[in-house]
Amino acid sequence: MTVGDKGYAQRPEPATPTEDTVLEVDGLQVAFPSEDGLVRAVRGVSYRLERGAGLGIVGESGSGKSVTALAVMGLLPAAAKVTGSVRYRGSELLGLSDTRLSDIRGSGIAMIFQDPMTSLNPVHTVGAQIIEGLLRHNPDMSKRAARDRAVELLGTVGIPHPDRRADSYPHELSGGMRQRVVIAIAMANDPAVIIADEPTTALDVTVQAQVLEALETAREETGAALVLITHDLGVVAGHTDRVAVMYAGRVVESGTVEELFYEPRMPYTLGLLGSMPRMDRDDDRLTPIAGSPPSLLNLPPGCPFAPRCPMREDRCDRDEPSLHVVDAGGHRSACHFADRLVGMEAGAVFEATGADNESLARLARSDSEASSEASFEASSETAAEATAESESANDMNGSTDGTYGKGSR
Ligand SMILES: Nc1ncnc2c1ncn2[C@@H]1O[C@H](COP(=O)(O)OP(=O)(O)OP(=O)(O)O)[C@@H](O)[C@H]1O
Repeated sequence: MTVGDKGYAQRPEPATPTEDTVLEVDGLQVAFPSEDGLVRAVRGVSYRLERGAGLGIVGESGSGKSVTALAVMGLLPAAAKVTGSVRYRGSELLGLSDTRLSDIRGSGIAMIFQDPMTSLNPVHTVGAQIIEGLLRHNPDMSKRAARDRAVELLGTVGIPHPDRRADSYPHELSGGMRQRVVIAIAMANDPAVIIADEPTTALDVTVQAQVLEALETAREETGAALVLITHDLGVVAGHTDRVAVMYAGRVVESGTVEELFYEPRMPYTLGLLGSMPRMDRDDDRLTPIAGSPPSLLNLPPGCPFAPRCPMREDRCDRDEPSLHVVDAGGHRSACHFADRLVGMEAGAVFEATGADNESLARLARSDSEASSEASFEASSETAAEATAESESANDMNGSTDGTYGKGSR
């Protein structure tokens, strides 16, 4: 799959809500009290989704992706302190009763977790579980029609022999098939928004492709907006229109898929790009970002990425940059020096995240002497071999390899 396939990479976020806006998250903050103080897991996340739009939320482990999703769904533990605003079709969700929220979860907003068994009932057949969803939303539907539709939905998400599979229990299916059943159940509920939290992380690459295809089908057939949460930028390349990159509880860059891949304006995004497999380089070296994200307890002032950033200057240790618009299309970056990345060719950017860091180091020195050495260290590691379950031989075939290439633009 490549960036720009199916024309997805072209849809910027509208400046103001429209009649198609289904979800608005505004200044969302989540903190968890702990013995050592407040863990500030989400620090002011905002995004807006229109019907049918696809937003990828990307970041390393612990950056606040899941907590943001759980806050939207009203699924956080009672001790969590949640502020800001989450509006579904214009109505505020924060503070709603559990009953009302549960209604919205059942219909308006569907959530797909990494482990499909979180959502499936082990003692009912998968067909029965889809039928239940259908009848809940279509009380006048006959049982026969519901069964036919359930089988059709299983076929739509790529389950082979759907008529037979409808009578299977979840434990009789592979992990990839179970995840596709969860997607079929989400489709039966006809949601306006599907939030998928690392839906393919536990699956091998071929099976990942099948599940992503099924999600795409669900998005196309229901017109739902999709929030795809992943630590893997490659996954969002072919499956969303926009991307929000999260770091230390905040969005640090957002824009269309093309903007993020070809005109990144935040060194952290460059680091993520450098640490994924690419089709535009001859070797298969990956360049992991040196260091690790900061603790969310007592975050020091300044940019939380500064200790790992090759462009760090004194100012970065003092002021945390706001997420500001860096070009007319709504592309945003939370880097004081976002402008220094303007006009860099993708190749140069990628080089910058490569072995010697010369390009980024030069950028950092363009106004003054660099205050620290570049920290994207080289590595000769190759992409980890995907391991996991093996899908049944007659299962649907996928083709996404999770890489992207400049030539697709
Ligand atoms: N119930 C909780 N109580 C206290 N801290 C929590 C709780 N849930 C999450 N956190 C903390 O919030 C921060 C953000 O976690 P979150 O799960 O959103 O990260 P993530 O980006 O989704 O990472 P991953 O990909 O590993 O799931 C982490 O520091 C995590 O330890």
